[in-house]
Amino acid sequence: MSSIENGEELEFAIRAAANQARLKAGLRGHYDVIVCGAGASGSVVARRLAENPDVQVLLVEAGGSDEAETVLDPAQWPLNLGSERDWGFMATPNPHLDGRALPMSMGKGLGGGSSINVMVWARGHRSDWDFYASESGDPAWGYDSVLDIYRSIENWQGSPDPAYRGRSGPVWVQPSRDPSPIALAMLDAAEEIGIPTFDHPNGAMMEGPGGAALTDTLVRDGRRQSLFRAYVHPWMDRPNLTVLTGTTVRRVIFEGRRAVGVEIVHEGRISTVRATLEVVLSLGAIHTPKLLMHSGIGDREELGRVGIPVLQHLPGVGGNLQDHVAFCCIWEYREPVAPRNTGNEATLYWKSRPELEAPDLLFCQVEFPVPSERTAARGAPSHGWTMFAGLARPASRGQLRLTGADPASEMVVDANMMSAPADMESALACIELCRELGNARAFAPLVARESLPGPLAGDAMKQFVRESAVTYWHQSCTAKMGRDERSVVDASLKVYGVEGLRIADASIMPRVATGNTQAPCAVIGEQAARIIRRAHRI
Ligand SMILES: Cc1cc2nc3c(=O)[nH]c(=O)nc-3n(C[C@H](O)[C@H](O)[C@H](O)COP(=O)(O)OP(=O)(O)OC[C@H]3O[C@@H](n4cnc5c(N)ncnc54)[C@H](O)[C@@H]3O)c2cc1C
Repeated sequence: MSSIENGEELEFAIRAAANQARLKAGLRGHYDVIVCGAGASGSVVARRLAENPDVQVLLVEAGGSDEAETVLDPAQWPLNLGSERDWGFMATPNPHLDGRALPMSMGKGLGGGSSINVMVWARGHRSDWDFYASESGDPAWGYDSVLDIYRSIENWQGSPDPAYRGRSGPVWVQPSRDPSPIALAMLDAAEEIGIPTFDHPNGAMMEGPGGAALTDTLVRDGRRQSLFRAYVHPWMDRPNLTVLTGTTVRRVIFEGRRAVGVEIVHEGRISTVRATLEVVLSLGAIHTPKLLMHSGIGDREELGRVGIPVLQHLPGVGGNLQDHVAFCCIWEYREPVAPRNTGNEATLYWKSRPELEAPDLLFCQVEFPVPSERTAARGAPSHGWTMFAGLARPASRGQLRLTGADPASEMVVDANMMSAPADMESALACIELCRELGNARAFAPLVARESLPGPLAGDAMKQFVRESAVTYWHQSCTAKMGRDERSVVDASLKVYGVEGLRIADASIMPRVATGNTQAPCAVIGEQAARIIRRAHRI
């Protein structure tokens, strides 16, 4: 970066900090729209609404700033796990995983998940979006419409492909630069076993049976470009966008059936802020349903169990919890190969059975060993690479439950992974494909041996599945969009049965998207902002 750019950036940082300090000092009692949660989707909603200078937007975030090397240096992402930037959810012990309780990290702080994640940009499959359109009954959620949104939000840095990729949007997307030889070996291995490779993973590859490509990442000039950085950061000097960190939303306040504001904990005190137009929940797939329930919206029996008065019976709140489960297969290097960029530079999608309409397996290569706490004991190497071999279309569904009426109480996260028998069949196919890939000739110059799982058969491989399973951190679908009795929001993301309340985050996915989830969350944010602007002519 030139010294002029450096100087401009410094000047902007000073101006933005002064503006935000002034806005916080003069915190208003009401805003036009209150966006709760500055994560992947909330950042998009807040920025798009604040583009209208006449609209006063309050963006409330429980966590803190994203100014930290562990956030901004792409290689340091693993250091955020278990830190103060992680909500640190734990799933309940799972009998389908041999009693293991999995950590379920989610981002806490500006950018939410997009500030601690692995920076992969993956759009989802054509069939995901067409499914969302059919579930919601609105073609605006269909693939063709969403493709336009993706083109408009990307600032794509790879070879031009105007049918799929845009170049003038806020989200800087680049292919992995100067990738590790192990990532290139993965593409060669894919071709060797008959899986096609693509110039990039976010176009034709996600319209058919799948394929392999170098990963697209949200990294610019060697720094993480979270969705907060892409959308809100450049707007921090605007007088109509207040970004309030260290502030926890406790519940939505209603007058009758209309959401009129939120109750927050700010500087240790409980207070309320009113919204003249709308409240938007973007707290992620665990805290959005939690907040709904603490505000009286949820399953009548579940609320009654802990003594929360029911405002609106919606039995689907907190149900339908989905996530991608991954099984970590590991190969030992002949000679250590240092990870490059984000340490995850190649990706692959494929089908476990030829008759499927879309890929149901998702593979991300990680350039260091990542055993589970159980499989580490089986002998993971000190130098090696891992395939995060995962189920892109899991059949299992989890459930969130309340532990008390107090908004400060924690949720029970019953992730229930691998409970559906079909998932074990897919997992075995997934690991088989993973081993075929990892043991292909293309890896031979770099790899000494397969460390995990090795050639296990029958029950032994099923036990490996149970011991190696981890989350891909794609928690979603707990306040799904749709039209059945388990749906929580309609096609316009409005919560059923009340007014003035919408949800914009991973909770609304009717089914988890086929790939990594932050790009779909950006689209959900864009859709929400468009809908709100249209609804209020703002
Ligand atoms: C370790 C990790 C790695 C991942 N890797 C990838 C990847 O490489 N690519 C990818 O596409 N996806 C990845 N994901 C998933 C992706 O980041 C998430 O799907 C995405 O961030 C979800 O967006 P969201 O808007 O639903 O919620 P979030 O981004 O989680 O945002 C929710 C926000 O709300 C805030 N909040 C919650 N409760 C409250 C409250 N009561 N009051 C105020 N604020 C609150 C949170 O602090 C957070 O900032 C990863 C996630 C993790 C955790």
